[in-house]
Amino acid sequence: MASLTDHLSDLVADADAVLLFSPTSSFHDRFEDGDTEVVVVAPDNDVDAEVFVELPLPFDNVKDRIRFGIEGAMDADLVSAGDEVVCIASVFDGGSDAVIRVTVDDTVHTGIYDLFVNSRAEPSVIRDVFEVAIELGQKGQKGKPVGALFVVGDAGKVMNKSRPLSYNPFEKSHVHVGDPIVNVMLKEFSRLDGAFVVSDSGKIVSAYRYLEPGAEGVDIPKGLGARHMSGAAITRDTNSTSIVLSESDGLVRAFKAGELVLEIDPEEY
Ligand SMILES: Nc1ncnc2c1ncn2[C@@H]1O[C@H](COP(=O)(O)OP(=O)(O)OP(=O)(O)O)[C@@H](O)[C@H]1O
Ligand SMILES: [Mn+2]
Repeated sequence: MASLTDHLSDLVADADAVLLFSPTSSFHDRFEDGDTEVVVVAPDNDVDAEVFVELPLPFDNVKDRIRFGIEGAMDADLVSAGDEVVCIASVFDGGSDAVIRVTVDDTVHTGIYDLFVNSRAEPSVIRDVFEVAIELGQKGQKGKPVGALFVVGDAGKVMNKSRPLSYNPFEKSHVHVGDPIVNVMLKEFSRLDGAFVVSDSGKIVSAYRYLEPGAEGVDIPKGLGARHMSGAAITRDTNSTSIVLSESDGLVRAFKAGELVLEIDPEEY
């Protein structure tokens, strides 16, 4: 078994930080007196960790979980590019069963952590809308590229700063993003003009909205058109987050407080 133990010590050698993902108290206690920095990454700080990074969602996918943990730790200046971190996580249900070594680099830092944690809408709602946008970007609508604009959170104010382009197919319905049927509907309606408005809790308030925010002084990258400009500007006038899929370059972008906070190529996601 010597080679196994050797491999394990290689994995943890010279680590700059240890990230414990949702550890039990007793497991966390074992790290108390070590000399490597210990960061607990979990939905809640149940273990009273000194250094804690909130995981906005449990994330079944371990790679996503680790990516979010590292990005959250970067946002809190706990780790930075070039650091070697050791992540201890649970992949199956049996407690901390995995050790994963990661070299932190700037490409891990997409802005998505901030988007999930610091938006007014619930993190799961942001995730669900984000996933619809990514899927639409990957598959398009019947093979053709489509664009889409989702304005998430602070829906009352967003409705006040916009007007209908046509009848609202979601008028009397009580449907929520994340529901598979609804995701199909959103993709179907993405051919239509205007924006989707989604509430903090994920209710689809409207499709076909023409946004009329004040766009003066909104500074977004040159080359982006009216969809992106209105999507960005509405997040300055209201407490919403916009998630925009571009029909012309295929990228998914997010805007908060009038600024671009995330840019992702769906093909690479
Ligand atoms: N103020 C607005 N509110 C809601 N939707 C809008 C608004 N302005 C434009 N759109 C939508 O965006 C679509 C594309 O517009 P435009 O090409 O100017 O945007 P863009 O930022 O270049 O987006 P893309 O990269 O997808 O082309 C329009 O057909 C319309 O559906
Ligand atoms: Mn365009």
